[in-house]
Amino acid sequence: MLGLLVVMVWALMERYERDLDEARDKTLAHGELVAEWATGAFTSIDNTLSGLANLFALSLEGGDRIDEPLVEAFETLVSQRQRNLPFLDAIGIIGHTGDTLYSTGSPGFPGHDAGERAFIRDFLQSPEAALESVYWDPEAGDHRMLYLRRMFDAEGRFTGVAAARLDLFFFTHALQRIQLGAGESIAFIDSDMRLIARRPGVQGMSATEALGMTVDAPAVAEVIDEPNGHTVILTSPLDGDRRIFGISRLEGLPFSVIVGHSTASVLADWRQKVMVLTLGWLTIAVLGLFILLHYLRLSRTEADLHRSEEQLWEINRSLQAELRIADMAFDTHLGMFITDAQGIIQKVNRTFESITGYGAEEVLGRNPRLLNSGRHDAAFYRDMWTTIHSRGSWQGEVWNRRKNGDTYPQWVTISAVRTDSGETTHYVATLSDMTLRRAAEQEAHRLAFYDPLTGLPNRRMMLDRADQAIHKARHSEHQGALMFIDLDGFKHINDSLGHQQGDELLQRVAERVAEASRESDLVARLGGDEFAVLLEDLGGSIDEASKVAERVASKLLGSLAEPFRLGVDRYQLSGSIGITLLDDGSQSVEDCLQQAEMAMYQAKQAGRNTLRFFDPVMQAVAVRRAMLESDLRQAVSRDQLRLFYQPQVDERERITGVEALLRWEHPDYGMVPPGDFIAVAEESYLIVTIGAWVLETACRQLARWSSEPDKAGLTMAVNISPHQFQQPDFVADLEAILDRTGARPQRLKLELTESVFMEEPDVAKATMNRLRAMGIRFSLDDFGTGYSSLSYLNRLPLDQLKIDQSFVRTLFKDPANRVISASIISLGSNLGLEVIAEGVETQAHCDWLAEHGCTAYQGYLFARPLPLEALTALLERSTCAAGH
Ligand SMILES: Nc1nc2c(ncn2[C@@H]2O[C@@H]3COP(=O)(O)O[C@H]4[C@@H](O)[C@H](n5cnc6c(=O)[nH]c(N)nc65)O[C@@H]4COP(=O)(O)O[C@H]3[C@H]2O)c(=O)[nH]1
Repeated sequence: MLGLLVVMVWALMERYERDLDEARDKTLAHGELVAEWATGAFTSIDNTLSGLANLFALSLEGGDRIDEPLVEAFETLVSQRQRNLPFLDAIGIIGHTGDTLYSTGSPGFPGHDAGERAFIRDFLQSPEAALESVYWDPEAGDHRMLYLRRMFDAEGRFTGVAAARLDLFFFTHALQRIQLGAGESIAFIDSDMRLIARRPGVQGMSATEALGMTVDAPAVAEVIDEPNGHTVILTSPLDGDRRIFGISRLEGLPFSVIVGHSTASVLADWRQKVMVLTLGWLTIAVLGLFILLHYLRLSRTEADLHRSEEQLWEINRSLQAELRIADMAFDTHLGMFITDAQGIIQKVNRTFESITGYGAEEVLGRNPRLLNSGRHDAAFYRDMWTTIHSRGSWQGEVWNRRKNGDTYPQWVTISAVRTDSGETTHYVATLSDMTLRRAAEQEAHRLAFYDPLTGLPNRRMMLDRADQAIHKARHSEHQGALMFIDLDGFKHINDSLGHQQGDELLQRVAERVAEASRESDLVARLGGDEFAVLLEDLGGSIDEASKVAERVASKLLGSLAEPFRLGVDRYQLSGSIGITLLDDGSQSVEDCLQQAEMAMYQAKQAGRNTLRFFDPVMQAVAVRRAMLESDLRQAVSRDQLRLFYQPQVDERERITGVEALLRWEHPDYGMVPPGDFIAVAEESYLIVTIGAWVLETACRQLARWSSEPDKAGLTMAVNISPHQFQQPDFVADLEAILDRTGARPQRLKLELTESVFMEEPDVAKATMNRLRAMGIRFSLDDFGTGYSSLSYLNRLPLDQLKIDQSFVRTLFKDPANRVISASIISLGSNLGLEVIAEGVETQAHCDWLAEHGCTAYQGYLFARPLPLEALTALLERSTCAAGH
């Protein structure tokens, strides 16, 4: 549009200039035409005057006398000329003296007034041939023009002046005959810018008034005397119109013709064009603008549309995403269903189907009531709906029924979907099947509070319950009791059987303990072979409570003493039970458990398979036991250990050797038997150091005896604890001891228990073989109390079986012991092993054993374990089979 405007402006400017140029040319041409006519008119006057002058000169008869006939002719000519030249107002002849010789005009013409006279006098003085002037004629009351021409005679002598007075209206009339277009003007002015004629007339003035007026137009005045035509554009001082004026000078005359073309009419076309073009441009501009606006609007709309489209797309995308999320959320591990406001199921998810067993098609359009299990009453559902209506949602546990009829607990949340105005449109319900959760909770609970092997409550649960019971006992009259049960000999069996069977045995034990207990009692497995039973509501008095507790414990002992069957094998077990009463509830649960445990130890010490009530004395024993351990740590370094020796005899009661038995000479407690500290030493692994000391001491003694002929054949049996035997350096250490002491390994007899072979039989066997290679002998101690597997007896480098003193001592009290003892003797003889019986206290024992083939004995019947001095004395007086 701007380009078009530039082109248009350029074209219009060009057109403007052209139109003006054309108008200039036209005004000039027009002016020149008029100037030509005017010049012609003046030429006629000049001709006329010169004709008259010549004729007049002829008419003068020498001097100033006028020849009449010529005067007639002259007058005829004058009147003829006046007829032909209507503007010729008057003609006069002035003699060279200045007198008027002839005049057709008013008297005195020419020169009757001062103006004329001055003009004529100036002319006479000047060299000009002709002269004209415009002046005001007061008589005529208008402007006149005086035209003067010199006259000469035939000889060329100046004869006078011919004068013609012109009526300037002539020009006005002449101009009136010229057709003027609109806005055109035409005027005559003289060289003094006096107006001689003008068409159209001057506004507000008569033609007479206008004549002779000076035109105030400096631009014109500047060029008026120029011989060539000029054009100027200015606003006419006469009528105020703006025109292009063409100024054409009349040749040889002091007049100019000024033709004016109003710029309005000259540029009318141009203006029209401007208008048309402007209109056109405006139209185009408006149209363009409209189109542009339209285009912009379209673009904007398009952009808006695009934006909207993008927004829509974005919304659509996020809606899709939301839908996907909603779908995913809907397809969650929670069962979900949506109902309308009337509670009719509209949608369910897959989890709903899997939880309830109903397919979507079976429930859509139905009421969730079909899930009701019947476990909740109407009030439950009423409360639920009241909450939903008031709070917008409800959650809680609901028992529902699956399609297959199973009822199950589930956690249900129901939320009302409401519009902004609060109108409920839907309900959304989520169901989470709590069956698995319950199971998981139960499992976690089971793991936390139950023993995985036996299924019995574990120590933690027992402590919890006991704690509650203690509180209860504190606030009620009813007593409670806690029983601590430890199986006798289980460790041995477990070691012999292997852990799997040991576990099975524990399960059986657990069943027995549970069966022997009352429904209301809590039976727990504390760990290992330890069980506990919590008894509550045992009555108001301690006596009564003790009785009931004792009855239950006795029943338990009886039950445990029954043989256990594992596959085809039978096993005999027993239990030691410690009981403590919760009496006034002042004790903590830990204290109670500790008391029961102590009581259990008391039971153990009382020979096992029995029960004991907690007694404060036990407490002291336990304290002593703890102190023992700490003292025992220093026993070796403080030289408090001693070796006693108990003789071993043959069938002729000759001493064949001794068993080294450890004693601890405690500064406070005196001589402490190994039964009191060996277990502590084993538990604390002090037995390894102590055992080494025993071996070294025994070997030294053995070496001493070897130099005494009557004792050189004595054997030295040394108890080796399993921990000690399993030390990796055991063989090397023993070898070093033998080297150091100089003892003969053939005289050394290591007493091992069966448990040594249980854990790693091959390693034990290899160790034994290495020792055997050195000449050391082996005796299997406590034989008969453990598993006594025959399979290893002939695979191991054993020399001797030792019947445990528990069988021997009670040989005549329990026939089973006799059977066992006899079996061992026969087994030994079958395997080529020597059998020694320990615990031989009476001659009857000895005889019975001898009768059954036993050839070696140890026991109080022959000697108690003795300090070296006593042993030496005994050896001195006894027959020593090992002598010589
Ligand atoms: N009632 C009665 N008892 C008899 C009779 N004859 C022997 N005894 C006792 O029976 C135990 C035999 O030792 P053990 O079976 O190896 O049993 C030993 C042994 O297992 C262990 N022990 C003793 N000394 C050591 C040792 O130096 N090292 C290791 N590791 N254990 C040892 O301590 C246990 C007990 O030793 P002690 O108290 O000395 O008890 C000894 C002995 O005094 C009898 O006729 N009647």
